[in-house]
Amino acid sequence: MRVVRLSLRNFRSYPSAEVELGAGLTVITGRNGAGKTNLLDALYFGCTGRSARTTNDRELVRFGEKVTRVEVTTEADDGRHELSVGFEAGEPKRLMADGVRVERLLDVAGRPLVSVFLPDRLELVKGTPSLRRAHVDQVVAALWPARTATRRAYAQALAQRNALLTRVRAGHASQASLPAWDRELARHGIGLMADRAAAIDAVAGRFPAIAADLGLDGEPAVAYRPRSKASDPDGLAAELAERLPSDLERGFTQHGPHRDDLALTRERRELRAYGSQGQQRLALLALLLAEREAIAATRDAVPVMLLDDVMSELDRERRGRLVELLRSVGQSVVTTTDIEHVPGGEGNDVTRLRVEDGVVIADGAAEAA
Ligand SMILES: Nc1ncnc2c1ncn2[C@@H]1O[C@H](COP(=O)(O)OP(=O)(O)OP(=O)(O)O)[C@@H](O)[C@H]1O
Repeated sequence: MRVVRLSLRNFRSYPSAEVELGAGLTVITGRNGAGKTNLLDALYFGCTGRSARTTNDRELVRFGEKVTRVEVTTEADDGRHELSVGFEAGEPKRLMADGVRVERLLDVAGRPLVSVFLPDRLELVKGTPSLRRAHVDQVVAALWPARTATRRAYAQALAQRNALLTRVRAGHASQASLPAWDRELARHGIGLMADRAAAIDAVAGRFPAIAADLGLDGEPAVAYRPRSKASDPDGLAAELAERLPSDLERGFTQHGPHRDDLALTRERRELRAYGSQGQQRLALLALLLAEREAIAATRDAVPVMLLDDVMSELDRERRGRLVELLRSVGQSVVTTTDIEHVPGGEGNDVTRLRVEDGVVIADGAAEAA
C-alpha cells in the first residue's frame, strides 16, 4: 500500500493544497518557515488521525479559519482507498475511511502505516523511559495489531490496583483483595513483556547492520530492558507481593512492565547519556528503519517514512547512505531546505515538491513507477 495523493484545506499555513506523492522517495524543499513540516504533518494526520507535532488539534486549524480537513488517497492491491480527517476547532474530529465514519483511523485495516522522524523525536533517545515504552508499544501494535488489547488490559489492571492501594492506605479498604489484583496484573504484565520482547527481538537483529550502513560505528545495539525478572505470572505476582509494603507506603505500584525501558547503546554505553547529537540521530534513524524492515517482514506492508529536516544535520557521506536506504524499498518523504542535501535527489525515481508562499509546486515528478 502507498499514499498517492494528499489533499488539505485550512491546515496550518495552507489554505488548500493537492499533492501527488511518488511511489518511492519524495523530497519536499522550501525555505525555513515555508511549510515543509506542515505538509509532512498533514500526511501523518491524514493517515493516523493525529498530529506528529502537537496533541492540541486546535493548532492545526489555519489562523482565522474554523474548519480543517485532510484527505489521503492510498493505493493497494485491491484498489484505491480514501481516508479523511476533519474537524471544527473545539469540536471532535470526524474520521472517515472510504466514506464511512470510523472511531479511530488506527483501527482501519487498510490504512498505511507511517513512521515519522521530527527533530524533537530525538527525545526518544534522550528522554525518559516512558517515551521509549510508548514507542515499543506502538511497534508491537504495528507488528501485531490485535496485541494492543494486552497493553490496554495491563493499564486497566494497574489503574485498579493503584486505586485499591490508595484506599487501603487511607484505611477505606482491606488488603484482602490485593492478591487477586496482583494475579490479574501479573497475567497481563507477563503477556505485555512477551510482546515487547518479541518486537524488540525482531528489531534488534536488524538494527546493527542498518546502523552500520548509516555510518554509526562502535557496535550499536538495541535491547529490551524489562524491570521484572519474572518469566511467568506467578513470578511477577510474587515480586509484586514482595514490594507491597513499599507500594502501600507510596500509594502506587512501583514494579512491573510500566517501568520497562529500551536501551540504545554504542560501545555498550547508553547513547542517551554518552552519545553525540549526531550519534543519537543516527541511532534513532536506524531504529525506525529497522522497525520498518521488521514490520515489512511480518506484515504485507512497508511503513511510509516521513523524515523532517534530517539531512542538514548529517555529513555528506551519511546523507548519501540514508538516501540509498530510503530509495531501496517502500515509500518515504523527506524535507530539506536544499535539494543538494539529498544526494541523488535529482534522480528520475525521486519526486520533488517545492513549497513556496503556502503553495506546493511539483518540481519535477518521478517517472511512472
Ligand atoms: N495554524 C496555523 N495557521 C497558519 N499558519 C501556521 C499555523 N501553524 C503554523 N503556521 C505557520 O507555519 C509556518 C511554519 O511552517 P513549517 O514548520 O512547516 O515550516 P518549515 O518549512 O518546516 O520550516 P523550517 O525549515 O524552518 O523547519 C510558520 O510560518 C507558522 O507561522
